[in-house]
Amino acid sequence: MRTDKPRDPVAGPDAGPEAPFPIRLSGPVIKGFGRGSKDLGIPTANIPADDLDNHPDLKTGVYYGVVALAPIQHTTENGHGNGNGSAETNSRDTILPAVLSIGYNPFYKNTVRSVEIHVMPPTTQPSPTAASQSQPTFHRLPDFYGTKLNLLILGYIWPEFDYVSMEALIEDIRVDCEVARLSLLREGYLRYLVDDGVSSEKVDSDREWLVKF
Ligand SMILES: Cc1cc2nc3c(=O)[nH]c(=O)nc-3n(C[C@H](O)[C@H](O)[C@H](O)COP(=O)(O)O)c2cc1C
Ligand SMILES: Nc1ncnc2c1ncn2[C@@H]1O[C@H](COP(=O)(O)OP(=O)(O)O)[C@@H](O)[C@H]1O
Ligand SMILES: [Mg+2]
Repeated sequence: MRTDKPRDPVAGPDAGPEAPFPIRLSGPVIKGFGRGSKDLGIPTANIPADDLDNHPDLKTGVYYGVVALAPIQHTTENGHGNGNGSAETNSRDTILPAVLSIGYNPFYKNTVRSVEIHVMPPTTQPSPTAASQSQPTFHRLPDFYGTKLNLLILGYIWPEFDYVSMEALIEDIRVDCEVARLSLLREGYLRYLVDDGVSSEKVDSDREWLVKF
């Protein structure tokens, strides 16, 4: 059960991700238990937990990182629409900040492990989950079930807990979003979101992997 421990504003070393991070996970967005949006007002894109087999030491808990979604393909019918019938793509390949949980959702006592990612707005926009907002809300995009999602986990925040109420769970996830955002705003992490032109080959190759579908 969660105690009233004060929260650290950031998680992980200031200089940037340390081993075992960054960790690459990817998969199509699948259906979860249908609770994220409906019960909590916090949509989470669930992906299969299969890739976790490559990381047997990764503990359950709350993490932050960056994600990219495969571009939407609009194939026009009968060659009409865009003049040549080929697939059009949008520009959804931007890298976005994310906060995620890996585990069994102790509040709901799941028996299978899930990987659930809440995609946050770009760090250049005001945070909808900031405590200063009179009515904090969680970021919502049009549904993207079935879309391939690439995730780079950059740091660990803390464990998953059971909670005395749903309100307490929601409030901690709100703070998780703020911890993730502030953690990612540090130079050693921001370079995964924005090309700073001076990063290492390793950071460049992780960014390239993120937007390759
Ligand atoms: C950042 C974050 C932190 C979470 N922390 C917890 C937690 O501590 N305990 C818990 O039971 N569930 C936690 N969850 C999971 C929520 O309970 C979960 O998103 C919800 O059950 C929705 O599941 P669904 O996608 O299967 O509908 C967390 C989710 C996120 C995105
Ligand atoms: N900000 C967001 N982060 C993650 N998923 C989002 C977001 N906005 C919309 N979605 C969509 O909401 C879907 C539903 O999430 P959720 O309510 O957790 O249902 P499920 O239990 O099926 O995962 C996600 O799969 C995704 O298509
Ligand atoms: Mg979900």
